Amino acid sequence: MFGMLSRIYTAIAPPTVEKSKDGAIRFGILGAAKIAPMAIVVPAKSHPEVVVHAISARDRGRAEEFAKKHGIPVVRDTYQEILDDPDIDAVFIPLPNSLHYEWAVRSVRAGKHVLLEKPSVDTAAEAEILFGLSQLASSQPSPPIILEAFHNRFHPAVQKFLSLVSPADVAHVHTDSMVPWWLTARDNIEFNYALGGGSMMMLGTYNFALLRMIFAAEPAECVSCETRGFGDGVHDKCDTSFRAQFRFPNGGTADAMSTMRGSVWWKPSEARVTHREVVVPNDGDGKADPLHETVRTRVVTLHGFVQAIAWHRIDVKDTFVLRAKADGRTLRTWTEASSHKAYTYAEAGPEFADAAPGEPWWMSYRWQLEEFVNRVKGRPTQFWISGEDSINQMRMLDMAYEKSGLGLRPMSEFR
Ligand SMILES: NC(=O)C1=CN([C@@H]2O[C@H](COP(=O)(O)OP(=O)(O)OC[C@H]3O[C@@H](n4cnc5c(N)ncnc54)[C@H](OP(=O)(O)O)[C@@H]3O)[C@@H](O)[C@H]2O)C=CC1
Ligand SMILES: O=C1OC[C@@H](O)[C@H](O)[C@H]1O
Repeated sequence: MFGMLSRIYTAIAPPTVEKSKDGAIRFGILGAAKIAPMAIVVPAKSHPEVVVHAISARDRGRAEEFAKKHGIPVVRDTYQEILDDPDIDAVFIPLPNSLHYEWAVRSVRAGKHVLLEKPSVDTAAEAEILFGLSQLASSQPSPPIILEAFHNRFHPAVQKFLSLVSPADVAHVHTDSMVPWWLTARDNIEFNYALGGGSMMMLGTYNFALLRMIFAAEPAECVSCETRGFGDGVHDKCDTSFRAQFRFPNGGTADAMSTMRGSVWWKPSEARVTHREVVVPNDGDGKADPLHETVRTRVVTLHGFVQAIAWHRIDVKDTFVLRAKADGRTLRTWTEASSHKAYTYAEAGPEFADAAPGEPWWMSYRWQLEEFVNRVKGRPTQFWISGEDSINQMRMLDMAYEKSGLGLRPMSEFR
């Protein structure tokens, strides 16, 4: 318990490091959003190559207040002024989802690197345009870097979990995530259709991304999608919770459920992967055994796939059956169970030796920033989310919204 509290405390109030004199990337933030401190301001404190240089908000007073509280030296009157500022190298975009497209396109056109909040945009059609912008092409002299800020995908716990999964053999996956009701007011951007709201957009997108990584494939079909809303005649196109089922190309199935109006206590998100039976080498002396075979069914569960820093656990349960090849008779069954945690890549295991050393108190946002900076600096990255990945992610969201009957989120009119 003390370890957990100390880790969370240091994550929120990390040691501040000295900044690189000439090599630091100067960030501007578009909007004094609630997520901005956790996603960029705090992680930047412990990164020697990141400086949060400027902020703008629709209301200057709000931006000034934010700047004062977080020690940001420059306040601009508009988002565009941040893009026009030659002192800014990169922008963080924590705007409502419906504004991601416009401001990401404007930022890329202005030559800025972009850390773009999830979901990247409102629809797959927007994602195709954004990530296909000619300015991003690798043939350009120094194309800007753009990353959908799927922070949890950079955390060692998620990567460790994936290393225990065999995508081709996945038979079924269950995922759930929740936010307690007292964290989300009815008039928040989460439930505003015009602003790209909905529980699948805001929270379910984590479940969907994990499913895509677990199967290492795109879903073939959204089989069903049931949603719930306030039912007040105002927020009717926004889901407050959902349950969707998908079918993947290997024949495996998956369900995803989230609620943004959950019970009072936080329940860590959960992903439970059930594999098909696979033949494994026989137990014992390793000699070939013509008469028997051993099969294994593996269930891997990750508790805490959204916010692994707070707490997570990876459970592996292998059920083995030794049977006679001649008639399939079961001769023996046994199980082996283990639990793992990975707050750093060193803890995740030797297969992650090339990943950044990091610190156990690094939040997923800090792991994400590490790789973002590596990309901007032209250094190799261990983990990344390509534009194509973000497009496919939006296709999955579109698929589910269409199946639900709520329809796609609105397209931006910006061109
Ligand atoms: N990575 C994560 O863990 C999380 C990510 N998110 C994502 O971050 C983004 C922002 O979420 P969150 O911080 O919760 O939201 P907020 O409502 O706190 O912030 C949104 C910001 O958008 C600006 N804005 C511009 N136009 C509008 C408008 N028409 N209506 C409302 N706001 C407007 C506001 O900036 P201004 O200051 O200029 O008024 C506001 O600060 C979303 O894309 C969301 O999915 C959200 C929570 C967690
Ligand atoms: O990214 C997110 O994670 C946690 C939720 O509270 C939030 O609304 C969502 O956007």
